[in-house]
Amino acid sequence: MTPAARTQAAIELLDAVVASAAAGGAAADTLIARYFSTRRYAGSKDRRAVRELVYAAIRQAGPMPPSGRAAMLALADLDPVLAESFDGSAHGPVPILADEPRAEGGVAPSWLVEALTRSGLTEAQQAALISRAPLDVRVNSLATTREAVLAQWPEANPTPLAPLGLRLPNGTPVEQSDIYRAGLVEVQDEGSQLVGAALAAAPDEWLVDLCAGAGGKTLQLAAAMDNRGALLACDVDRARLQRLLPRAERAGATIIESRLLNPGREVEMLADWAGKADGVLIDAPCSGTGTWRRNPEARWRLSPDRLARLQAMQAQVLDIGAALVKPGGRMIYIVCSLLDVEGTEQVAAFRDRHPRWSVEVLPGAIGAAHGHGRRLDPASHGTDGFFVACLRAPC
Ligand SMILES: C[S@@+](CC[C@H](N)C(=O)[O-])C[C@H]1O[C@@H](n2cnc3c(N)ncnc32)[C@H](O)[C@@H]1O
Repeated sequence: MTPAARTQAAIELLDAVVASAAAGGAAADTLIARYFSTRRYAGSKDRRAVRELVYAAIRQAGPMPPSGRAAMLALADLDPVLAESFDGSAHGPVPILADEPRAEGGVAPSWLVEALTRSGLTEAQQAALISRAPLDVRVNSLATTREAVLAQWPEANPTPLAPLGLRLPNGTPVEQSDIYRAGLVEVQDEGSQLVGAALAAAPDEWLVDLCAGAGGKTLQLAAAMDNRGALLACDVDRARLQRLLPRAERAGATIIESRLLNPGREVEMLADWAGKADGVLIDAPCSGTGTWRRNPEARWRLSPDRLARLQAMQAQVLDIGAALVKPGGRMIYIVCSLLDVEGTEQVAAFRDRHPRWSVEVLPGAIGAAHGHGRRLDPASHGTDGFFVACLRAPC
């Protein structure tokens, strides 16, 4: 593909990304994969170059751009070589016209920037939310040690904060490696490893991962429990929960029971666990402001209404989880968001509803103290952004 054809492909893809974000459709990664599945003429260098252009344009546009072309024009304003590729050639975009609309820059739509600022994030911390994320894996301690994997994987380096983390060069095809196939590692951001460890899961405990999804943190808990005890993984999303089982098999995690919950009937479907769990992990559904590095177009998908719906779901899962915890047991509340309305304010509201519960101080290894918990952010810790808090049930 010529440089002009790559630019045109990026414009078409950006149009699809914008339409999909507006309609709540597929993510940019999926759209890019679909686009190239029908364009065999594009080689791996072309795909990589187009992908880079698409993501650079998404990062550059704070609010949702009016079109793919407007997004690419904003990028071309910063890059004269890219601007030259608007050359009107057969497969390229038409030349740039005077006064064509450009995508607006910035970190996010203004209402979100205001919410991030109210949540105590500096401009530098906000800007880092749309930087590029590293590629981290967690070593599966059921199968091996970090040292052993390091010896097999010369490109890997230990992550600075998480004791079982390894950082790999971006683009490393982890899932095609023998190390991954043998269940020695799982892809998991260093921050996710740190907040998952906040439950301090130990062998022979009874633990619940209430919002398990595809089980990223469930597998971490099973490893920390050394496959001893009981671990219940729940979710309301069948497709996500189904992905847990093959992952558990590959990792050799044998203590996991998965349970699909019907929304609205969670309490009755969990009646056999009521008041029995030593600990409950609530990795709540959230806006994902802390993971924009990986899904930068997610900031165009969020609206004040959607944020309000997520907050209601967070309060609901906290109350469902609380009913499972035994007297004196613990509950860890996690969101991959840096908005206080989803983090510390959610914990404060829980305390108002459950005044006999207390907030416990988490160990200093997890980010910085923030409100009722601790917070990790890309600028300060090099991880995805998370808020985590520990709640203790009355005895
Ligand atoms: C942040 S994701 C979980 C990610 C997962 N823990 C991991 O580490 O990969 C939040 C999950 O909460 C689930 N969820 C939403 N409402 C729920 C409910 N009422 N009960 C249980 N799970 C729920 C969503 O389906 C979603 O999979």
